[in-house]
Amino acid sequence: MYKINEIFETIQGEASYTGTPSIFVRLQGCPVGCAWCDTKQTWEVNDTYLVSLEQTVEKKADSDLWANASAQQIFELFQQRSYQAKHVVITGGEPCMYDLNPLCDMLHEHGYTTQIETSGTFEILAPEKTWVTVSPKINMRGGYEVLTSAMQRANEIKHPIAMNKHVEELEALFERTGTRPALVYLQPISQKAKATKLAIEVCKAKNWRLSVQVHKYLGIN
Ligand SMILES: C[S@@+](CC[C@H](N)C(=O)[O-])C[C@H]1O[C@@H](n2cnc3c(N)ncnc32)[C@H](O)[C@@H]1O
Ligand SMILES: Nc1nc2[nH]cc(C(=O)O)c2c(=O)[nH]1
Ligand code: SF4
Ligand SMILES: [Mg+2]
Repeated sequence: MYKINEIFETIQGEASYTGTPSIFVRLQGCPVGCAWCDTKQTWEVNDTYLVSLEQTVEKKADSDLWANASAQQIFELFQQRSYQAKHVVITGGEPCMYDLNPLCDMLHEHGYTTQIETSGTFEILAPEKTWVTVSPKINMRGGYEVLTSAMQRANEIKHPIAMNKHVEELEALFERTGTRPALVYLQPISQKAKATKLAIEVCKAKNWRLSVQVHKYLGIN
């Protein structure tokens, strides 16, 4: 069973798949605690907020209501909702708290491509063909070995930044883990003008890429 915070269809707004029609499956629970996290409603798994699956999909506003669902029930929901997108983004919360193999395998069998958004603080349990976006949470829980294997597995790195310190931390992480990912995205934290300016400058200097959370500029989910 997966704990579902919400399921909705939209346009992927971040990194390589930006612009791709996507079904988002947002899982409940994250112990990492990033101060600037934009999905704090997913942090706690509180039994008093357990509801039916129908009540968690297509929420009008962020909430910490969640529901249990199997891989099969998630797929059936896609059909009930007549979703057209063929790309599924599994995010959270921290999706790698769950074994994502059953969900991704089932989606692949039905012709979907899959992507996971993870902090690299838990072992990644997903098929080889799943696109893995690692947004490494430096100095957070999980430990060095887990983070190193996440960095090695990553198809792209997406790093939220607001200060030069965040860029230095990312460079230090590449050194420490012996990884040099080909696709590195800097994502300005909360669309702040200063953070965006910094990200643009650093991307130019290092030949990295900019990811600007397009959905937030558009006012969509
Ligand atoms: C909400 S997280 C969920 C997945 C996973 N826990 C993770 O951190 O990758 C999805 C993405 O949003 C990024 N993010 C969260 N809050 C943000 C903010 N205020 N500004 C920019 N990016 C943010 C995260 O770093 C991550 O890349
Ligand atoms: N449109 C859209 N794109 C996204 N890319 C990553 C998201 C996330 O919250 O993980 C996200 C999201 O919440 N909405
Ligand atoms: S790891 Fe992801 S979901 Fe968890 S607090 Fe950090 S940004 Fe938010
Ligand atoms: Mg988001």
